[in-house]
Amino acid sequence: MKVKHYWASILLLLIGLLITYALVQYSTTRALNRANQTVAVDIELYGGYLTAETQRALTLLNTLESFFSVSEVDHHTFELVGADALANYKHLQSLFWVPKVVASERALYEGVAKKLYPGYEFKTRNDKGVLITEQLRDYYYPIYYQSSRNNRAGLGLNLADGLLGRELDRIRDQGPGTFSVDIKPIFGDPQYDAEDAKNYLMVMMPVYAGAPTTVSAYQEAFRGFLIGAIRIDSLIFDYLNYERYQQLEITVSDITSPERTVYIALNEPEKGSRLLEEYGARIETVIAGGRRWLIEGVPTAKYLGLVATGQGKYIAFIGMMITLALSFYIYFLRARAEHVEEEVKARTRELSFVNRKLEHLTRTDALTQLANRRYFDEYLEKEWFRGRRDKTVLSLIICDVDYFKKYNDNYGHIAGDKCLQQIAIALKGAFSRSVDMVARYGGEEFAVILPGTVVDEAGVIARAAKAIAELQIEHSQSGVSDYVTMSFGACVVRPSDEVNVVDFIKHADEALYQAKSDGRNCGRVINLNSSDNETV
Ligand SMILES: Nc1nc2c(ncn2[C@@H]2O[C@H](COP(=O)(O)OP(=O)(O)OP(=O)(O)O)[C@@H](O)[C@H]2O)c(=O)[nH]1
Repeated sequence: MKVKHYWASILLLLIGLLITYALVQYSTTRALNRANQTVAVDIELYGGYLTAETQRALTLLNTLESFFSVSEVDHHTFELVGADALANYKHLQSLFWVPKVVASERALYEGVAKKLYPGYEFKTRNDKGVLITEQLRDYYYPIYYQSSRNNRAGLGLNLADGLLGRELDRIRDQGPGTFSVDIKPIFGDPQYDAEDAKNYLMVMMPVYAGAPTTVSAYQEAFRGFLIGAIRIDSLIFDYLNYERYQQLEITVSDITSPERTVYIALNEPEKGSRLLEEYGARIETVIAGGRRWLIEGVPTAKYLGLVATGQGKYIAFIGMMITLALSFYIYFLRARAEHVEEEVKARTRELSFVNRKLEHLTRTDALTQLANRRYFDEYLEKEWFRGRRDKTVLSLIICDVDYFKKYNDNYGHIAGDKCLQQIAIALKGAFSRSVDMVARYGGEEFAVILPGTVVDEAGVIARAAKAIAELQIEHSQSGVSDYVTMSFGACVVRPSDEVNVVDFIKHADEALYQAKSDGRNCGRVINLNSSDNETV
């Protein structure tokens, strides 16, 4: 794996992770907002439930009130009706019958009740809250009958005293259909029954005989109060039995009276749950009977888990998968491109090598490995123009093996080839400057281009002849030596507009012809710039 394959994939991976993170954040924020709304909706629904449930209690008491307005309220009937009401409405803790008893009737009422409840008498509460015998009063509102789930301690208690007595008088004087709802402990003895000490929703309803229409008629027809004690805890907690509500801290308070908030109930989630105040919601609801309740809900982290859709997790998972898949895909694409690139480079190298080889072949004479005639022509032209531009001298030597026909005839053509190869090596050695070019001019003829050199017989040509002589290639048929020799014809020129390259070659040829004519194994030079006699 090459590092350069990585960068695009890593970049994509980072961008992908960044986008996934942003989407998860967005989705989480949305989910939390939704959770906040869900808390609000749950609290709203809860308020609706409390209103409906208290309305049921009110309806029940209304029905009883209608019943007792047409029937005598005796002990037996009350017991039957009360038992039925308790069975039908589970939040009803007690049902009381409270008649109005004037002072003169007290003994009569107490006497009748004593037969049912031994020790019955009208009572009141002393400073310490203990029930004691009631003193003489103008009238009493005693608890006369009571149907209850388990507490009976309030029997005989006179409710006509104090604020409660005034409230009862008030609703009595308002006629049928009125009622009062308050939050109080049951009228029993708290020391007798702990249940009595709790707050109850007290619904107090006056009962009249018939349907009176004036205040005096109300007082005339008044039979007593029907009082229902509704269990607030059962009302409140019954509904909260769902998993989700158990993860809400719900506080219910009665705020009907601006100066007195009554904390009714607190639903606490299991211990150790973290409460998230920021997602809390609160509503005010008006329950039956006109009481205003404030309901506040604060969810736990678990609650948010229950209402969350888990969308964030899916987004994170899918985002990671897409990012990884794309990163790998890009990585493989890049790795493949890299591979193809390498392949192309290798092929290009191969091709340029072959091209160089081809070029070498097209410029090289196969037998001697010297430059061939074609390349010689190209190079000479180039050097000609360079010489003309730079005003430098240029020399050309054309040399030819002496009596080579005879050599061939005597030693054979293969030996002739070998001889030419040895001569090529010797000439290359004699003219080894990088700018010098030794070429095979044709057949047994060679040519040497010498830029910047003034060729002379005694110097340059003698050096070349010496190199050939040193080869000591036997040539018994030569007319000038026992060994192979060469004749040299050279031309020296300073290229200019007055002379051309063709004439330059022609002059070198003429010089060679001259050398041949002069007996071979020698060299002749035609210097077209006779003033030049040294290397330039
Ligand atoms: N072995 C061999 N011989 C070649 C080659 N090219 C040319 N020759 C021979 O070179 C000989 C040239 O002979 P001529 O042109 O008559 O000249 P010469 O015999 O060298 O006589 P002078 O040049 O007058 O000294 C011919 O016999 C060609 O066949 C080659 O590549 N190999």
